[in-house]
Amino acid sequence: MAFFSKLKDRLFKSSSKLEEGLEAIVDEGGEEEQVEAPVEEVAAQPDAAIETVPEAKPDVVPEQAEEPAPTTATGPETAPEPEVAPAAPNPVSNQEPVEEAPEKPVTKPSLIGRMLGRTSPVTVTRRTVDDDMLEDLEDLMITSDMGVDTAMRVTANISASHFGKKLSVDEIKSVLASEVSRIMEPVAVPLPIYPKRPQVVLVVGVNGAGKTTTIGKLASQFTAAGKKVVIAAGDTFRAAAVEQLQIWGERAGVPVLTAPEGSDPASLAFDAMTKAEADGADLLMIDTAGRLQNRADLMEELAKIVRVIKKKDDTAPHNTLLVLDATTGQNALSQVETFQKLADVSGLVMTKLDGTAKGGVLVALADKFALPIHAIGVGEQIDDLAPFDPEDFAKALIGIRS
Ligand SMILES: Nc1nc2c(ncn2[C@@H]2O[C@H](COP(=O)(O)OP(=O)(O)OP(=O)(O)O)[C@@H](O)[C@H]2O)c(=O)[nH]1
Repeated sequence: MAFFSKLKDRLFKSSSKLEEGLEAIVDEGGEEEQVEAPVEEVAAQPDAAIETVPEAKPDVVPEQAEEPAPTTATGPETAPEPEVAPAAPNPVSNQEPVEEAPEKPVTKPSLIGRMLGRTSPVTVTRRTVDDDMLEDLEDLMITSDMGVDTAMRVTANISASHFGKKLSVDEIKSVLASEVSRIMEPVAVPLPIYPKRPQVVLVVGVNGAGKTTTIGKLASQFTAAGKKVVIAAGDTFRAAAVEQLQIWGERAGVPVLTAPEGSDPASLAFDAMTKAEADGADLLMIDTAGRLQNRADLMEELAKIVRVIKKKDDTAPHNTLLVLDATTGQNALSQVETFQKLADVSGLVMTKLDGTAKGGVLVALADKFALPIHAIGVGEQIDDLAPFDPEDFAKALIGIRS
Protein backbone atom coordinates (compact mmCIF):
# COMPACT_ATOMS: atom_id res chain seq x y z
CA MET A 1 0.00 0.00 0.00
CA ALA A 2 1.48 3.37 -0.95
CA PHE A 3 1.93 5.83 1.88
CA PHE A 4 -0.84 8.03 0.50
CA SER A 5 -3.34 5.17 0.68
CA LYS A 6 -2.14 4.44 4.18
CA LEU A 7 -2.55 8.08 5.13
CA LYS A 8 -6.04 8.18 3.69
CA ASP A 9 -6.87 4.94 5.38
CA ARG A 10 -5.70 6.22 8.69
CA LEU A 11 -7.03 9.75 8.49
CA PHE A 12 -10.44 8.25 7.98
CA LYS A 13 -11.88 9.77 11.11
CA SER A 14 -11.21 13.33 9.98
CA SER A 15 -12.25 12.66 6.41
CA SER A 16 -15.40 10.77 7.29
CA LYS A 17 -16.45 13.57 9.61
CA LEU A 18 -15.92 16.14 6.86
CA GLU A 19 -17.54 13.95 4.24
CA GLU A 20 -20.63 13.35 6.32
CA GLY A 21 -20.85 17.06 7.00
CA LEU A 22 -20.51 17.98 3.32
CA GLU A 23 -23.13 15.44 2.30
CA ALA A 24 -25.51 16.87 4.90
CA ILE A 25 -24.87 20.43 3.67
CA VAL A 26 -25.53 19.54 0.03
CA ASP A 27 -28.54 17.36 0.84
CA GLU A 28 -30.07 20.11 2.95
CA GLY A 29 -30.47 22.77 0.31
CA GLY A 30 -29.46 20.94 -2.84
CA GLU A 31 -31.43 19.95 -5.90
CA GLU A 32 -31.19 16.73 -7.81
CA GLU A 33 -30.03 16.96 -11.40
CA GLN A 34 -29.84 14.37 -14.14
CA VAL A 35 -26.45 14.32 -15.78
CA GLU A 36 -25.06 12.10 -18.49
CA ALA A 37 -22.28 9.92 -17.17
CA PRO A 38 -20.06 7.52 -19.11
CA VAL A 39 -21.68 4.12 -19.24
CA GLU A 40 -19.02 2.50 -17.02
CA GLU A 41 -20.58 4.22 -14.02
CA VAL A 42 -23.63 2.02 -14.39
CA ALA A 43 -21.63 -1.15 -14.51
CA ALA A 44 -24.12 -3.01 -12.40
CA GLN A 45 -26.43 -3.27 -15.40
CA PRO A 46 -25.69 -6.26 -17.56
CA ASP A 47 -24.78 -4.90 -20.96
CA ALA A 48 -23.23 -6.65 -23.88
CA ALA A 49 -21.17 -3.54 -24.58
CA ILE A 50 -19.52 -3.74 -21.16
CA GLU A 51 -16.68 -6.15 -20.77
CA THR A 52 -15.28 -7.30 -17.45
CA VAL A 53 -11.54 -6.98 -17.02
CA PRO A 54 -9.38 -7.82 -14.02
CA GLU A 55 -8.07 -4.80 -12.17
CA ALA A 56 -4.40 -4.06 -12.75
CA LYS A 57 -2.15 -5.29 -9.97
CA PRO A 58 0.12 -2.80 -8.28
CA ASP A 59 3.59 -2.36 -9.59
CA VAL A 60 6.04 -4.90 -8.31
CA VAL A 61 8.47 -2.11 -7.52
CA PRO A 62 7.81 -0.56 -4.11
CA GLU A 63 6.84 3.05 -4.35
CA GLN A 64 9.61 5.49 -3.55
CA ALA A 65 8.75 8.95 -2.38
CA GLU A 66 10.21 11.82 -4.31
CA GLU A 67 13.06 13.25 -2.35
CA PRO A 68 11.97 16.58 -0.98
CA ALA A 69 14.10 19.52 -1.95
CA PRO A 70 16.26 20.81 0.84
CA THR A 71 15.68 24.36 1.82
CA THR A 72 17.58 27.04 3.60
CA ALA A 73 14.43 28.67 4.79
CA THR A 74 14.30 26.95 8.13
CA GLY A 75 17.96 27.02 9.01
CA PRO A 76 18.90 29.06 12.03
CA GLU A 77 20.60 32.26 11.01
CA THR A 78 23.85 31.26 12.59
CA ALA A 79 23.79 27.81 11.10
CA PRO A 80 25.81 27.00 8.06
CA GLU A 81 24.05 26.65 4.75
CA PRO A 82 22.34 23.33 4.33
CA GLU A 83 23.84 20.86 1.93
CA VAL A 84 22.31 21.15 -1.44
CA ALA A 85 22.16 17.66 -2.62
CA PRO A 86 21.45 14.46 -0.83
CA ALA A 87 20.95 16.35 2.21
CA ALA A 88 17.53 16.07 2.82
CA PRO A 89 16.61 13.57 4.86
CA ASN A 90 14.46 11.59 3.41
CA PRO A 91 14.20 11.16 7.05
CA VAL A 92 11.13 9.47 6.11
CA SER A 93 11.19 6.84 3.52
CA ASN A 94 7.96 5.97 1.85
CA GLN A 95 8.87 2.49 0.91
CA GLU A 96 6.07 0.14 1.51
CA PRO A 97 5.88 -3.55 1.09
CA VAL A 98 3.81 -4.44 -1.89
CA GLU A 99 0.53 -6.00 -1.03
CA GLU A 100 -1.36 -8.43 -3.15
CA ALA A 101 -4.26 -6.78 -4.86
CA PRO A 102 -7.51 -8.64 -4.57
CA GLU A 103 -8.68 -10.12 -7.85
CA LYS A 104 -11.58 -7.73 -8.02
CA PRO A 105 -13.27 -7.54 -11.40
CA VAL A 106 -13.96 -4.04 -12.66
CA THR A 107 -15.90 -2.97 -15.66
CA LYS A 108 -14.98 -0.68 -18.47
CA PRO A 109 -16.84 0.20 -21.60
CA SER A 110 -16.04 -1.80 -24.69
CA LEU A 111 -14.40 -0.15 -27.66
CA ILE A 112 -17.74 0.09 -29.43
CA GLY A 113 -19.33 1.63 -26.36
CA ARG A 114 -16.55 4.18 -26.15
CA MET A 115 -16.65 4.95 -29.89
CA LEU A 116 -20.34 5.55 -29.66
CA GLY A 117 -19.78 7.85 -26.65
CA ARG A 118 -22.35 5.84 -24.80
CA THR A 119 -23.58 7.55 -21.64
CA SER A 120 -26.31 6.95 -19.13
CA PRO A 121 -28.28 9.44 -17.02
CA VAL A 122 -27.37 9.55 -13.33
CA THR A 123 -28.68 11.73 -10.54
CA VAL A 124 -26.36 14.21 -8.84
CA THR A 125 -27.33 16.56 -6.03
CA ARG A 126 -25.91 20.05 -6.28
CA ARG A 127 -26.33 23.01 -3.96
CA THR A 128 -25.98 26.65 -4.91
CA VAL A 129 -23.13 28.44 -3.16
CA ASP A 130 -24.94 31.16 -1.24
CA ASP A 131 -24.56 32.80 2.16
CA ASP A 132 -26.36 29.99 4.01
CA MET A 133 -24.31 27.32 2.34
CA LEU A 134 -21.06 29.18 3.05
CA GLU A 135 -22.06 29.59 6.68
CA ASP A 136 -22.68 25.83 6.96
CA LEU A 137 -19.34 25.16 5.34
CA GLU A 138 -17.57 27.52 7.72
CA ASP A 139 -19.20 25.80 10.71
CA LEU A 140 -18.16 22.40 9.39
CA MET A 141 -14.54 23.52 9.03
CA ILE A 142 -14.56 24.92 12.55
CA THR A 143 -15.93 21.67 13.98
CA SER A 144 -13.24 19.86 12.00
CA ASP A 145 -10.58 21.74 14.00
CA MET A 146 -9.39 23.95 11.17
CA GLY A 147 -9.80 27.00 13.38
CA VAL A 148 -12.10 29.99 13.09
CA ASP A 149 -9.71 32.27 11.21
CA THR A 150 -8.77 29.62 8.68
CA ALA A 151 -12.40 28.60 8.18
CA MET A 152 -13.37 32.22 7.55
CA ARG A 153 -10.54 32.76 5.09
CA VAL A 154 -11.26 29.56 3.16
CA THR A 155 -14.97 30.39 3.04
CA ALA A 156 -14.20 33.89 1.74
CA ASN A 157 -12.01 32.38 -1.01
CA ILE A 158 -14.73 29.91 -2.00
CA SER A 159 -17.26 32.70 -2.02
CA ALA A 160 -15.03 34.80 -4.30
CA SER A 161 -14.53 31.99 -6.78
CA HIS A 162 -17.83 30.09 -6.66
CA PHE A 163 -20.64 32.30 -5.32
CA GLY A 164 -23.87 31.54 -7.19
CA LYS A 165 -22.51 28.35 -8.76
CA LYS A 166 -24.03 24.94 -8.11
CA LEU A 167 -21.69 22.36 -6.63
CA SER A 168 -21.98 18.66 -5.83
CA VAL A 169 -20.28 17.04 -2.81
CA ASP A 170 -17.39 15.91 -4.99
CA GLU A 171 -16.98 19.36 -6.48
CA ILE A 172 -16.96 21.02 -3.06
CA LYS A 173 -14.44 18.46 -1.87
CA SER A 174 -12.16 19.30 -4.72
CA VAL A 175 -12.47 23.07 -4.12
CA LEU A 176 -11.82 22.57 -0.40
CA ALA A 177 -8.84 20.31 -1.03
CA SER A 178 -7.17 22.86 -3.24
CA GLU A 179 -7.76 25.59 -0.64
CA VAL A 180 -6.27 23.41 2.12
CA SER A 181 -3.39 22.39 -0.10
CA ARG A 182 -2.65 26.05 -0.88
CA ILE A 183 -2.48 26.89 2.84
CA MET A 184 -0.22 23.91 3.56
CA GLU A 185 2.12 24.26 0.60
CA PRO A 186 4.49 26.86 2.13
CA VAL A 187 4.96 24.89 5.36
CA ALA A 188 5.75 21.54 3.78
CA VAL A 189 9.49 21.70 4.35
CA PRO A 190 11.70 18.69 5.07
CA LEU A 191 14.05 18.83 8.03
CA PRO A 192 17.08 20.67 6.68
CA ILE A 193 20.40 18.89 6.97
CA TYR A 194 23.55 20.96 7.43
CA PRO A 195 27.11 19.98 6.60
CA LYS A 196 27.98 20.86 10.21
CA ARG A 197 28.73 17.75 12.25
CA PRO A 198 27.17 16.92 14.54
CA GLN A 199 23.96 18.65 13.60
CA VAL A 200 22.12 19.09 16.86
CA VAL A 201 18.38 18.51 16.86
CA LEU A 202 16.66 19.47 20.09
CA VAL A 203 13.28 17.78 20.42
CA VAL A 204 10.67 19.47 22.59
CA GLY A 205 6.99 18.91 23.34
CA VAL A 206 4.63 17.98 26.16
CA ASN A 207 4.77 14.54 27.74
CA GLY A 208 3.12 11.92 25.63
CA ALA A 209 3.17 13.99 22.43
CA GLY A 210 5.34 11.37 20.75
CA LYS A 211 8.86 12.83 21.14
CA THR A 212 10.53 9.52 21.94
CA THR A 213 8.74 7.67 19.17
CA THR A 214 9.53 10.41 16.66
CA ILE A 215 13.21 10.44 17.64
CA GLY A 216 13.29 6.66 17.20
CA LYS A 217 11.60 6.83 13.79
CA LEU A 218 13.88 9.68 12.62
CA ALA A 219 16.99 7.91 13.91
CA SER A 220 16.04 4.77 12.06
CA GLN A 221 15.35 6.60 8.82
CA PHE A 222 18.49 8.75 9.00
CA THR A 223 20.54 5.64 9.71
CA ALA A 224 18.99 3.92 6.73
CA ALA A 225 19.96 6.99 4.69
CA GLY A 226 23.59 6.47 5.74
CA LYS A 227 23.76 9.07 8.51
CA LYS A 228 25.46 8.40 11.82
CA VAL A 229 23.16 9.27 14.68
CA VAL A 230 23.54 9.65 18.45
CA ILE A 231 20.58 10.09 20.80
CA ALA A 232 20.64 11.77 24.21
CA ALA A 233 17.87 10.80 26.64
CA GLY A 234 17.45 14.28 28.10
CA ASP A 235 14.27 13.59 30.07
CA THR A 236 16.28 12.43 33.05
CA PHE A 237 13.31 12.74 35.39
CA ARG A 238 11.35 9.84 33.94
CA ALA A 239 13.05 6.47 34.02
CA ALA A 240 10.34 5.05 31.75
CA ALA A 241 11.05 7.69 29.11
CA VAL A 242 14.75 6.76 29.15
CA GLU A 243 13.96 3.05 28.85
CA GLN A 244 11.64 3.67 25.94
CA LEU A 245 14.29 5.68 24.15
CA GLN A 246 16.78 2.88 24.69
CA ILE A 247 14.37 0.44 23.06
CA TRP A 248 13.99 2.76 20.08
CA GLY A 249 17.79 3.18 19.94
CA GLU A 250 18.20 -0.58 19.77
CA ARG A 251 15.60 -0.83 17.03
CA ALA A 252 17.32 1.89 15.04
CA GLY A 253 20.82 0.60 15.84
CA VAL A 254 21.80 3.95 17.33
CA PRO A 255 23.64 4.66 20.62
CA VAL A 256 21.51 6.26 23.31
CA LEU A 257 23.26 8.28 25.99
CA THR A 258 21.57 8.23 29.35
CA ALA A 259 22.23 9.74 32.77
CA PRO A 260 21.11 8.71 36.26
CA GLU A 261 17.52 9.55 37.12
CA GLY A 262 17.14 13.13 38.33
CA SER A 263 20.54 14.25 37.07
CA ASP A 264 21.11 17.47 35.14
CA PRO A 265 19.96 17.11 31.50
CA ALA A 266 22.35 19.88 30.45
CA SER A 267 25.30 17.89 31.67
CA LEU A 268 24.03 14.88 29.69
CA ALA A 269 23.66 17.11 26.62
CA PHE A 270 27.30 18.23 27.04
CA ASP A 271 28.51 14.61 27.30
CA ALA A 272 26.37 13.71 24.30
CA MET A 273 27.96 16.53 22.28
CA THR A 274 31.40 15.23 23.25
CA LYS A 275 30.50 11.68 22.22
CA ALA A 276 28.82 12.76 18.99
CA GLU A 277 31.91 14.79 18.07
CA ALA A 278 34.27 11.97 18.99
CA ASP A 279 32.19 9.47 17.01
CA GLY A 280 32.03 11.77 13.99
CA ALA A 281 28.24 11.60 14.18
CA ASP A 282 26.17 13.46 11.61
CA LEU A 283 23.27 14.04 13.95
CA LEU A 284 22.72 14.35 17.64
CA MET A 285 19.08 14.19 18.69
CA ILE A 286 18.34 15.37 22.20
CA ASP A 287 15.10 14.33 23.88
CA THR A 288 13.82 16.72 26.54
CA ALA A 289 11.28 16.71 29.32
CA GLY A 290 7.82 18.07 28.59
CA ARG A 291 6.48 18.97 31.98
CA LEU A 292 4.51 22.10 31.40
CA GLN A 293 3.18 22.07 34.95
CA ASN A 294 6.24 23.96 36.03
CA ARG A 295 6.92 26.20 33.12
CA ALA A 296 9.66 28.24 34.77
CA ASP A 297 11.69 25.12 35.57
CA LEU A 298 11.25 23.74 32.09
CA MET A 299 12.24 27.03 30.55
CA GLU A 300 15.38 27.16 32.69
CA GLU A 301 16.15 23.51 31.87
CA LEU A 302 15.85 24.06 28.11
CA ALA A 303 17.81 27.31 28.29
CA LYS A 304 20.60 25.55 30.20
CA ILE A 305 20.75 22.71 27.66
CA VAL A 306 21.09 25.31 24.88
CA ARG A 307 23.77 27.27 26.79
CA VAL A 308 25.81 24.15 27.37
CA ILE A 309 25.53 22.93 23.77
CA LYS A 310 26.62 26.35 22.55
CA LYS A 311 29.85 26.03 24.52
CA LYS A 312 30.75 23.27 22.08
CA ASP A 313 29.18 24.79 18.98
CA ASP A 314 27.75 28.28 19.06
CA THR A 315 25.55 27.56 16.03
CA ALA A 316 23.74 24.73 17.86
CA PRO A 317 21.02 23.62 18.25
CA HIS A 318 20.54 23.65 14.51
CA ASN A 319 16.91 22.54 14.73
CA THR A 320 14.42 22.73 17.56
CA LEU A 321 11.64 20.36 16.70
CA LEU A 322 8.31 20.72 18.43
CA VAL A 323 6.40 17.45 18.49
CA LEU A 324 2.63 17.86 18.66
CA ASP A 325 -0.09 15.28 19.20
CA ALA A 326 -2.91 15.69 16.65
CA THR A 327 -5.44 14.16 19.02
CA THR A 328 -5.17 17.22 21.26
CA GLY A 329 -6.92 19.26 18.55
CA GLN A 330 -7.05 22.98 19.21
CA ASN A 331 -4.79 22.55 22.23
CA ALA A 332 -1.91 22.12 19.78
CA LEU A 333 -2.22 25.84 18.99
CA SER A 334 -1.57 26.89 22.57
CA GLN A 335 1.28 24.36 22.80
CA VAL A 336 3.00 26.07 19.88
CA GLU A 337 2.57 29.45 21.55
CA THR A 338 3.97 28.13 24.84
CA PHE A 339 6.95 26.35 23.33
CA GLN A 340 7.80 29.31 21.14
CA LYS A 341 8.28 31.22 24.40
CA LEU A 342 10.33 28.40 25.95
CA ALA A 343 12.54 27.59 22.96
CA ASP A 344 13.39 28.81 19.50
CA VAL A 345 11.09 26.36 17.70
CA SER A 346 12.25 25.86 14.11
CA GLY A 347 9.78 23.26 12.91
CA LEU A 348 6.98 20.86 13.75
CA VAL A 349 6.26 17.17 13.64
CA MET A 350 2.60 16.23 14.05
CA THR A 351 2.03 12.76 15.47
CA LYS A 352 -1.01 10.49 15.81
CA LEU A 353 -2.77 11.67 12.67
CA ASP A 354 -4.01 8.11 12.39
CA GLY A 355 -7.34 7.51 13.95
CA THR A 356 -8.12 11.07 15.00
CA ALA A 357 -10.97 13.26 13.87
CA LYS A 358 -8.84 16.31 14.65
CA GLY A 359 -6.41 16.25 11.73
CA GLY A 360 -7.81 19.60 10.61
CA VAL A 361 -5.80 21.30 13.35
CA LEU A 362 -2.76 21.03 11.12
CA VAL A 363 -4.41 23.47 8.73
CA ALA A 364 -5.04 25.93 11.55
CA LEU A 365 -1.42 25.57 12.69
CA ALA A 366 -0.06 26.20 9.22
CA ASP A 367 -2.30 29.20 8.75
CA LYS A 368 -1.57 30.74 12.12
CA PHE A 369 2.15 30.08 12.70
CA ALA A 370 3.57 29.26 9.27
CA LEU A 371 6.16 27.03 10.97
CA PRO A 372 7.63 24.33 8.73
CA ILE A 373 5.96 20.94 9.12
CA HIS A 374 8.78 18.46 8.63
CA ALA A 375 6.97 15.18 9.06
CA ILE A 376 3.79 13.52 10.23
CA GLY A 377 3.28 10.41 12.32
CA VAL A 378 0.54 8.01 11.36
CA GLY A 379 1.20 5.06 13.62
CA GLU A 380 3.40 3.55 16.28
CA GLN A 381 5.70 1.58 14.01
CA ILE A 382 9.19 2.62 12.99
CA ASP A 383 8.18 3.43 9.42
CA ASP A 384 5.02 5.34 10.35
CA LEU A 385 6.60 8.74 9.82
CA ALA A 386 6.31 10.49 6.47
CA PRO A 387 7.42 13.75 4.94
CA PHE A 388 4.57 16.19 4.92
CA ASP A 389 2.92 16.33 1.51
CA PRO A 390 0.28 19.09 1.35
CA GLU A 391 -1.69 17.68 -1.54
CA ASP A 392 -1.86 14.16 -0.16
CA PHE A 393 -2.74 15.53 3.25
CA ALA A 394 -5.54 17.72 1.86
CA LYS A 395 -7.01 14.83 -0.11
CA ALA A 396 -6.78 12.47 2.85
CA LEU A 397 -8.29 15.02 5.21
CA ILE A 398 -11.21 15.78 2.95
CA GLY A 399 -11.77 12.22 1.80
CA ILE A 400 -10.90 12.36 -1.89
CA ARG A 401 -10.41 8.80 -2.91
CA SER A 402 -8.14 9.04 -5.94
N1 LIG B 1 -1.16 6.05 16.90
C1 LIG B 1 0.00 6.71 17.05
N2 LIG B 1 0.61 6.65 18.23
C2 LIG B 1 1.77 7.32 18.38
C3 LIG B 1 2.34 8.08 17.34
N3 LIG B 1 3.48 8.65 17.82
C4 LIG B 1 3.59 8.24 19.10
N4 LIG B 1 2.57 7.45 19.46
C5 LIG B 1 2.29 6.82 20.76
O1 LIG B 1 2.10 7.84 21.73
C6 LIG B 1 2.56 7.42 23.00
C7 LIG B 1 3.48 8.45 23.58
O2 LIG B 1 4.60 8.55 22.75
P1 LIG B 1 6.05 8.91 23.30
O3 LIG B 1 6.96 8.87 22.13
O4 LIG B 1 6.38 8.11 24.49
O5 LIG B 1 5.79 10.39 23.74
P2 LIG B 1 6.77 11.36 24.52
O6 LIG B 1 6.47 12.72 24.05
O7 LIG B 1 8.18 10.92 24.38
O8 LIG B 1 6.27 11.19 25.98
P3 LIG B 1 7.10 11.14 27.34
O9 LIG B 1 8.07 10.00 27.21
O10 LIG B 1 6.05 10.91 28.36
O11 LIG B 1 7.78 12.46 27.44
C8 LIG B 1 3.21 6.06 22.78
O12 LIG B 1 2.29 5.06 23.15
C9 LIG B 1 3.45 6.01 21.28
O13 LIG B 1 3.44 4.70 20.77
C10 LIG B 1 1.64 8.12 16.06
O14 LIG B 1 2.03 8.78 15.08
N5 LIG B 1 0.47 7.41 15.99
